Order: sequence, then C-alpha cells, then structure tokens
Amino acid sequence: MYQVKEAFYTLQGEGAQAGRASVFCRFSGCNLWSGREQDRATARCTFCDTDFIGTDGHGGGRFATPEALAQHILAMWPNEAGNATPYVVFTGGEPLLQLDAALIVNLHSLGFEVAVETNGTLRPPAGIDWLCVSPKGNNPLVVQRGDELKLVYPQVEAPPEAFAHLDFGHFFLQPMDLSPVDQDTDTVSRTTAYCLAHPQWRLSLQTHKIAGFD
Ligand SMILES: C[S@@+](CC[C@H](N)C(=O)[O-])C[C@H]1O[C@@H](n2cnc3c(N)ncnc32)[C@H](O)[C@@H]1O
Ligand SMILES: Nc1nc2[nH]cc(C(=O)O)c2c(=O)[nH]1
Ligand code: SF4
Ligand SMILES: [Mg+2]
Repeated sequence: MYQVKEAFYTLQGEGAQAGRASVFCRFSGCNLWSGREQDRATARCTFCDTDFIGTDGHGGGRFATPEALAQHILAMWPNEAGNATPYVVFTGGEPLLQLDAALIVNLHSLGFEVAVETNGTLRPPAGIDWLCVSPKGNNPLVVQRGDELKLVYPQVEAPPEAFAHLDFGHFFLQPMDLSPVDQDTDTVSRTTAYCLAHPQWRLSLQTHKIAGFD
C-alpha cells in the first residue's frame, strides 16, 4: 500500500531540471521528522518546508498496487504533450521509504522518466532516471552518487566542503527558507557569496515559491 500526501502537475521548481513540466508525487511520512511542529526542534531534520502528514492533500490517497498509483500519475500528464518525455518526481516526506522497483517498472512501461528527491539516508531501488540527493545535518549519507547534489544552505553540521568530492553531475546550494512569507535576503546573499567563491557550486532558487505556481 502506497500512502500519498498529494500529487499534482507543475513545473520542477529546483535544481538542474528547473522549469520542466512534471507530475509531483509526494509520499507521506519521513524518517527524519514526524512532521509535527511540536517535534521539529528535536527532529533529525529541523528546517523542512513541507506538510507530508496523511493522505488528505490534492490528488493524495492510498494506492494498493503499483499499477493503480502509476495510472493515477499518468492521468495527470497532459494529453497534448507534444514530444516531451513524461516526467514524474517522487518526493515527500522521504520517498525512499515507499518507492520500489515495481512502481518504477510500471512508470517506465507507460513512458515516464522517474526522478527522486531524497535526503540520502536510505538505499534507492533500481531504475531511477534522475536522482537528487539533499543531505541533512549529520545524518549518515548512504547515497554518495547521483545526478545532482542539492544542499540546503547554510547547515552548520553539513558544510558544502563535506560533499564537494562526491560523485554527482551537478552541485547546487539552495538557500534555506525558514519564513512562511518571504525568503530571507541575507540567506540568499550568503548562498550567492559561497557560489561566487566556490564555482563548483551553482545557486538553486525555489522558483515555484518566487513565481507562485504551487
Ligand atoms: C521537502 S524535501 C522532500 C524530499 C527529501 N525528504 C529531502 O529532504 O530531500 C524536498 C526538497 O526541499 C528541500 N527543502 C526542505 N526544506 C527546505 C527549506 N526550508 N528551504 C529550502 N529547501 C528546503 C529539501 O532539501 C529537498 O531538496
Ligand atoms: N514546483 C515544485 N518543485 C519542487 N522541487 C522539489 C520540490 C519538493 O518539495 O520536493 C518541489 C515542490 O514542492 N514544488
Ligand atoms: S528529510 Fe526532507 S521531508 Fe524529511 S523533514 Fe527533512 S526536508 Fe522534510
Ligand atoms: Mg517543496
């Protein structure tokens, strides 16, 4: 049984695939935080910007089989998509608690490329086409290779220098957004300054928050 908080069609807002039309499938639950505000301060990840509790969001629900969830995702991809390759991004919560090879096989058979946003603490199943790893504090990083490493910045216990040698195709710093209203401009400035001084790293802004498309 897959538990999905929400699923929706939007543009990937972050990282190297920013701007790409995508079905987002947000699984419920995370191994680094309960999702309850009263537990945030003592959680293993304390800066999360996402509600991932339950299955009550838009397009959310419980899916008994990989076929059922794959069909739910396919139904969100537009019919008139031209030559664009169908693209699904699994996120959460922590998607690697639920994503399995059977679901990936089903999506491939429907023509999808499968992307994942993970905190890197769990082993990924086979078949993922685009793997984005986003380390969290001092939690052990099990996934040390992938397509992009997207580090939320700054994190005292996870400085960029600790990851710069790993086997990733792209290295991004994404300013930590702690405000319910506006991104803190000082955090963005510090992130920009780091990228200027260390050009291995590129700036990732959360463009969906800026443009307001989800
Ligand atoms: C909500 S997480 C879900 C996927 C997975 N659990 C993870 O942490 O990568 C999706 C993306 O948002 C990033 N993120 C979470 N909270 C953020 C914040 N307050 N500011 C900026 N990025 C944030 C994460 O680092 C990750 O790249
Ligand atoms: N548009 C959009 N792009 C995103 N990229 C990563 C997101 C996530 O929450 O994993 C996200 C999200 O929530 N919305
Ligand atoms: S690991 Fe990801 S989903 Fe879990 S609390 Fe941190 S940012 Fe949120
Ligand atoms: Mg998000």
